[in-house]
Amino acid sequence: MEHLVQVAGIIDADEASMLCAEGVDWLGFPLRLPSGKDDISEPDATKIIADIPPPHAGVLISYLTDAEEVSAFCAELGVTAVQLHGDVPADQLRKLREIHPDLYVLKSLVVREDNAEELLGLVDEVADAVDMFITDTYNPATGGKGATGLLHDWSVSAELVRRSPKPLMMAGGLNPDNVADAIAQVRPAAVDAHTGLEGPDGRKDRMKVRTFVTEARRAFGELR
Ligand SMILES: O=C(O)c1ccccc1N[C@@H]1O[C@H](COP(=O)(O)O)[C@@H](O)[C@H]1O
Repeated sequence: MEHLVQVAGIIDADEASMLCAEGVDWLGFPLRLPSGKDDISEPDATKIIADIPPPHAGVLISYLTDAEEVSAFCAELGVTAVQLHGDVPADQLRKLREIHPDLYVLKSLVVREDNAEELLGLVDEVADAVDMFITDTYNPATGGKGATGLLHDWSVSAELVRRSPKPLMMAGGLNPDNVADAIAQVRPAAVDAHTGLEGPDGRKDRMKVRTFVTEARRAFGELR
């Protein structure tokens, strides 16, 4: 899985078709968020996911930590990939692999001011049980771990890319203006954005998405 572009926070079917038409590979659906305020209902997400034309694909984004629950929810939604954004114990990641071996698992690495060593340790500990890692940025003001719109220290992401035997998707504050620099500096296998692609109405802005995809593809193409 190399050089993928993901966009997270799908709101409805129109947004999903626009993202596919603009060349986004994976569409992220954050569901069962701890806030209880999902942007889309589970039945609506299930229908949209069923209608996504391959090779585009829907990805569940979740804070669930129990392997059985993750597996059952993915089956219910009809997704073949899940982004686990919470503190999932290593034994649950291994169990998920056992009970749902064909599920593609992305594990988040949420970058804070001072946790680079901890994240490098996590990569060593669970790389065998996941298919890809995804960086994100912690917001110390709100405690937010996802869709914070904040950048983090890219030297940490670059170190994680070098350390990980599995591909790494880069996320956290990416937008059309910085995605090419991020790819050149960090050399990730994939990129992902949410808030940096929204317009003032909170929906994905088609021109921002188009520029993001174009810039990402150009920068991936320039990696030697
Ligand atoms: O997209 C969301 O709403 C979301 C909710 C909860 C956890 C993760 C979420 N998405 C992830 O947020 C980052 C990127 O966000 P941004 O570009 O900084 O706004 C990425 O990992 C999304 O997959």
